[in-house]
Amino acid sequence: MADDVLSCHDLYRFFRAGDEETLALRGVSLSVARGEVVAVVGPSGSGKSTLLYCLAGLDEPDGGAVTLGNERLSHRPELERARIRSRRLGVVLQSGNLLAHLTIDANLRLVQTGRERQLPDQLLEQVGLANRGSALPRELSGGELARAGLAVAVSNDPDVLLADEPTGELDGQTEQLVLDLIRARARDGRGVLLVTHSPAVTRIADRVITLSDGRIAA
Ligand SMILES: Nc1ncnc2c1ncn2[C@@H]1O[C@H](COP(=O)(O)OP(=O)(O)OP(=O)(O)O)[C@@H](O)[C@H]1O
Repeated sequence: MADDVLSCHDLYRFFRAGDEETLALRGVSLSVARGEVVAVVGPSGSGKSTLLYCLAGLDEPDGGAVTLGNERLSHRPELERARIRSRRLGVVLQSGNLLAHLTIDANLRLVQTGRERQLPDQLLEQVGLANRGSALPRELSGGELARAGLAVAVSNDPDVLLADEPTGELDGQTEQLVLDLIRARARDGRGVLLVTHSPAVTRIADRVITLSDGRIAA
């Protein structure tokens, strides 16, 4: 559809480890429209992270295609994918998206290549981390790190926000702050796709997609 900011068609992803072959994605098609929050849920091992990595251009599907707006992301050299990602995508991974030797402010400035820049101070205030810009990632708690990661992911005002368990380590109040920020992205006409096990996160979604054994469950 014209209003889709992110879509994928018939995604397949195989992994081979020794004699063992895993079909992690078996023909997944989905789309996220402007203004929409989509949550992807499913049991452990159902393919959620594999899907997120393919949608983010951090992994290449073995079959099918990923499209961002009118631009194909998949089946391109890694450098081109990185360029498209920096323009159009914000990604929050469980493994973190901050460089360890840079302060939070420097991490924010590093990724700010877009025209619609927000000041690091404003971004940090939105995620409840005012005055922590001069801290190094190792000086933040797990919950603070998750919020700093979100600030970095949205700092370029991307069309699409992709997040793996965005509220994984947060207490109730901070979780609400993060969920409000995520909803606000959609209200501003961006698209959001979240991978989660949390009922609090699925409650803010407009649509919930369940993965089962690499497929979208009916
Ligand atoms: N790099 C890899 N090499 C081999 N197998 C992999 C690799 N990455 C994922 N897999 C396998 O692909 C399947 C899907 O894994 P994935 O991490 O996408 O599941 P998930 O739904 O995100 O699980 P969880 O909720 O536990 O994070 C699993 O069987 C997993 O073991």
